[in-house]
Amino acid sequence: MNILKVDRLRFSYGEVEVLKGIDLSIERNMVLGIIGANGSGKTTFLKNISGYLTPVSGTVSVLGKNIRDYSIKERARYIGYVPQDGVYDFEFTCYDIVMMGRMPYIKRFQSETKQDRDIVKECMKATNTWHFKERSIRHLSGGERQRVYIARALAQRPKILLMDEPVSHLDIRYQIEILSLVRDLASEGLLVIVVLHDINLASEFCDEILIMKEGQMVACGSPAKVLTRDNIMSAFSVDARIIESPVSKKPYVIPYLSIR
Ligand SMILES: Nc1ncnc2c1ncn2[C@@H]1O[C@H](COP(=O)(O)OP(=O)(O)OP(=O)(O)O)[C@@H](O)[C@H]1O
Repeated sequence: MNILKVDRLRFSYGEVEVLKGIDLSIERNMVLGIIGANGSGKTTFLKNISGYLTPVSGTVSVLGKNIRDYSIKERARYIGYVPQDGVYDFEFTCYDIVMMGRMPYIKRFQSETKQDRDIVKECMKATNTWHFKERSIRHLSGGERQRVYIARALAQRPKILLMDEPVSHLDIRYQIEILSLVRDLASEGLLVIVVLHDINLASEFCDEILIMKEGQMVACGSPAKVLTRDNIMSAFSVDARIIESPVSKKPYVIPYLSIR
């Protein structure tokens, strides 16, 4: 059975069509990277998969059932979402933020159990945020906050984890640490869909890459298959040379810079 199936998905903000008929079937757990130019529709696509936005036409199915037929609580048990960094007005501690990830499992008028507390601790340790547990989310750097939000999504114990540019605020060590964690999660049985701006990080860490352009899919497949000069030109209007990374043997994209 497909873990995720997207069928002729179309979405518009008002009159402006942003997703123009996307098809995607995923049958195994993996890390799927989404790359594409600014405004190509990557975030909008993730929000349609999560059920936050409703398509104009077409469907998104998770484990054989239309996402719209799940209750909000059920959806949160299947899909975790790590948003782009935003503005935080509330004085929640990091521990409370991660505990929010357990809400889909806590019954009304009940408080969290030892199991919930154990899962929160485990997820905070995995993302190296446990030492922030008493700190306010507002008093963290963008990268530290991002790791707390990843911990919250993991605490949902989802089947699909959607991540929107999760490493854009992180220094290189944490980029590698978080993407390595993401790889481990995928091999332990999670489908991770991650929007990345860094094509070479996508090449390094993703099993497959989906390239978007103007609300459509340019290509989808292994990094070796889709990271071609033609596809990079088509999606980003940039010429590039593709070499093999001497370390990982994955494609390494070097954009041509016009040097004056
Ligand atoms: N809430 C909104 N209302 C109207 N238009 C929107 C809204 N959100 C996004 N858009 C528009 O939809 C298009 C796709 O936006 P989206 O954020 O999905 O692109 P993206 O590929 O994630 O971009 P980026 O790489 O810059 O994050 C853009 O033209 C954007 O201006």
